[in-house]
Amino acid sequence: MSAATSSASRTLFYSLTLRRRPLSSFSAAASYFPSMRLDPNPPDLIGWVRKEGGFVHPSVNISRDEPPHGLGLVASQDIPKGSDLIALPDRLPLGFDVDGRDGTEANPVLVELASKVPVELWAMKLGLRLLQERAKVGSFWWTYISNLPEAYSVPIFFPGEDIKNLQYAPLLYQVNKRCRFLLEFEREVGRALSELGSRSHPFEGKDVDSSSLGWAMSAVSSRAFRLHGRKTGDSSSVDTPMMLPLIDMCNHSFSPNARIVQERGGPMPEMLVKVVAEKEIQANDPLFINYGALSNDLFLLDYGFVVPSNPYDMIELKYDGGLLDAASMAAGVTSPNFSTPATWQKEILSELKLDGESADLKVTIGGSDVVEGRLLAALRVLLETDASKVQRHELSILKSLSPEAPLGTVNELAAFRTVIALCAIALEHFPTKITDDESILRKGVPSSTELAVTFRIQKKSVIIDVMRDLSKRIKSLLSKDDVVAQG
Ligand SMILES: C[S@@+](CC[C@H](N)C(=O)[O-])C[C@H]1O[C@@H](n2cnc3c(N)ncnc32)[C@H](O)[C@@H]1O
Repeated sequence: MSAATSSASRTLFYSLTLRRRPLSSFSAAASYFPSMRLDPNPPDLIGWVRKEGGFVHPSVNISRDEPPHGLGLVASQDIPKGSDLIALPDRLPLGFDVDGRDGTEANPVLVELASKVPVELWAMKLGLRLLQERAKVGSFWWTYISNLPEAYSVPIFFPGEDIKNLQYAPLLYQVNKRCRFLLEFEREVGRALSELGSRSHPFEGKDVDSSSLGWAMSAVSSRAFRLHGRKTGDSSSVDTPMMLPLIDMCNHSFSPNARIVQERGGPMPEMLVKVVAEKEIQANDPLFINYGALSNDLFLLDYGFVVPSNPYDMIELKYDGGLLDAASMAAGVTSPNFSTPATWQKEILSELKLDGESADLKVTIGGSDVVEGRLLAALRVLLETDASKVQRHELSILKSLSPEAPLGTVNELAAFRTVIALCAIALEHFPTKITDDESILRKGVPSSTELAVTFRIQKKSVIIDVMRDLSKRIKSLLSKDDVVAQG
């Protein structure tokens, strides 16, 4: 097991801000003002939604909130639970497959470029469509697009120093991957545009560079929602990411007062996307929806913010027998054999995909599981010498953290103490302590540094919370009479 932070210092940092900024580029996170829009005086978005056949509750307004949330929606009067707050008919959401309002086919160059976007970077695909509409004079969606933020606080726009300031290798890897992709895709787009021939320019002759591609990808990753049931050409239906004008002004909370629903049928044969009040909403309450059970890695990468005390945040570690031995010995476990498992133990490790050809050595701590089931099962199994005792249990039981210790209290105590020692090692791999980070924040730093430092404080807090949780479990196990007997 090696702490995931260890390779941070060896990473080659890519950052879109390191590049010369061509004319068409967009502001980076270092100078990020969440309320600044593409058009400094954008047209009335609520009025446009109503004019185009959508519904906006008379007590819902756009609030010009200050950072960190940017703009949001707010209730001007009490709104009863169950009320429709916003409803968008089929024609208002912007998706990749939605062709122009004039019924034209999708631009073939755009389709070709979209086919080169890796599946996991799906936001870039819809981003191409957004850039197309952004470039189009008289676009149907112009009111919507001009109301979009002009910059995003996602780490691809951080200065290199703040990418490094994240101190967490799995995130650094993702940021680098996205930056590298955008730099390569800029060349791909350039090639496609230089070989247009008789085909029409998808961006109306305008230049597109890595920074405008990054703007579009971030606009989509931070604002698109997956809608189900949209019909494809062969009339089957798939989940499709769509940009939902006005609905995407709702900020996130894990205790939301509103939610998105989709409706079809009745007098409304077309698909309707709605936001409905999930609770009674009081006057001046902001409207919040839940973006999902996401870790802070995803909140930061896709949305450009970090949720403090996020119950879904986790730390990724690499399973490594040698380090587990060291952690276990540091925890006072005598002769652990994580690096030299017996044949029967290796078989179980293979089943857990922690050994063998199809091994996936990434394991997590934190989140609702506290310790990933595969890691917990591996520890329990490798700390037990009696194969028959282990084989009495289903793997699902060995993977689950419950008050019952499946292989006995002594085994459970050794497993928990090993995880706590691992946590201590993972904490040591961070170059700074939480107290150092807090004093950096107190000094007042640029917004990208603040985000990076807040992110790493939260990661360290996840580790500390796991240590606390397991210490409590150890206390509770020790308080049981049978430990004395076994001990
Ligand atoms: C779907 S948009 C919501 C509208 C956005 N605030 C705006 O100004 O247009 C998502 C973005 O809002 C901000 N945001 C949403 N919820 C937030 C939260 N709980 N904390 C901080 N920022 C939040 C982030 O910038 C995020 O990328």
